[in-house]
Amino acid sequence: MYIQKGIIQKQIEKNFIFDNIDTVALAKEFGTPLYVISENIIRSKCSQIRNSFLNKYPDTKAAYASKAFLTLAMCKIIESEGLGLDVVSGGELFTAISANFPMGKVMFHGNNKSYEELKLAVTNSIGRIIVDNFYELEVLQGIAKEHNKRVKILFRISPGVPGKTHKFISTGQTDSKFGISIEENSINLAFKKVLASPNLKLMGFHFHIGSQLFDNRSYINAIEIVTNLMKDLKEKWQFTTEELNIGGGFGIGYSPNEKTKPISYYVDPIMKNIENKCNQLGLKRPTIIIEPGRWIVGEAGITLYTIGSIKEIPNVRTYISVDGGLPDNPRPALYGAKYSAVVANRPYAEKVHTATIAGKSCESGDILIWDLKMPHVKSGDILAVLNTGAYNYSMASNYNRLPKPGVVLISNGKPYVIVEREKYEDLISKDKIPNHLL
Ligand SMILES: Cc1ncc(COP(=O)(O)O)c(C=O)c1O
Ligand SMILES: N[C@@H](CCCC[NH3+])C(=O)O
Repeated sequence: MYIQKGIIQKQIEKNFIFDNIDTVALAKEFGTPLYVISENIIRSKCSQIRNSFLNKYPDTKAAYASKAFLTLAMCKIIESEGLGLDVVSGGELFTAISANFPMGKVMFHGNNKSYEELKLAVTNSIGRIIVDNFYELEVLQGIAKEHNKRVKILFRISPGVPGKTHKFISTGQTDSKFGISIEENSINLAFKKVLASPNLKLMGFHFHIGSQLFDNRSYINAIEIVTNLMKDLKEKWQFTTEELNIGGGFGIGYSPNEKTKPISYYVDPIMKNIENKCNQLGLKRPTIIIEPGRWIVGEAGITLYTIGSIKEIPNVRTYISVDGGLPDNPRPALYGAKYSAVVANRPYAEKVHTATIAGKSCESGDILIWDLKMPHVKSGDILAVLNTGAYNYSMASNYNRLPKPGVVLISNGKPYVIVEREKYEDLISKDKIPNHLL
């Protein structure tokens, strides 16, 4: 989401308007830092998934990868849009259960699910468990037996296809902690084990190549490999793959020169290749599942900050510090992620210099944006960092004992608090002082 001069010029002459709301008024009413999420943008993304994927191709499913951004309200939006939910922890699962999300539409991922997490999933009759490894297979069989259930599972496999993305968010390569290796011995062992697990029903496979992918080639390479595997397994074990989950990872534009691609850019060639390969190999085309996170929610969010100190080092750099930073958005520090921003109380002021937006935590690496073209700003101005909807709130920490910002959902032009801002009291609410220190 980028502001363009000319569009709704009248409204935006003064302040930056996000989803029909004056962001400066939001900052005043709810304080900063503040996550702002547009229900409208999330719903429009879900509708694009319906139109360009679910309604276009029969026998397909889509689940939202909730690790990108999850709250009770988000569960309700996703449920009403008809999508499923992908969770990766007991905490995400508990959120879905608490929101009464239809459990049959929940898929559980993770490379080291605990006994308790798996039990929570089994006793709540979760739709699918994506089994990542042999240890999990054994634990899950035990739990399913204990509860007298037959649990539907997919095997997560690592297809040996690296994602063209930051090293930390590439997952499809052979050297990965995720998934069962695709080499023959591992797959054979997995089949032997699952066939000896009467309480588990293998439905098919899952792979996830990586996140923030702009190239559809890696999906196609993985499909080539996985359909060949499906053929081998059909011959060797008479196994029919009913479901193939090709993960998420569809990229979004974070800066004006990086455009978000439509969902069709990914799913059209993916579907074409799967259909062709299945025809070629004499296989039934399985149900195809996608699970995007960032693509649904990334552009739906902005973060509002108040500018505080401004430090000019002549001939070196100007640091403009804001009242949040690494604890509410660790992505620039973790992945070198690049964001863009706008001065919300003067969005069209002429950009006259270059400055660096620094966070307030006690780390030199806490820089939200390096070398941003800026108008002159003063302390008290409001800065809106754009496209922060994915992996910001969900990755936030209390580093330096900074309370986490609240989340405001914009719905039909009105703001609703969906997560309250933390207070100092929240920070010490779990602390205990042993008697000898009192
Ligand atoms: C298994 C799995 N599915 C889906 C996703 C969602 O990724 P993204 O938000 O890039 O769509 C991830 C995260 O990378 C993942 O690990
Ligand atoms: N947390 C990552 C993406 C998710 C990776 C999960 N496999 C990011 O902020 O880009």
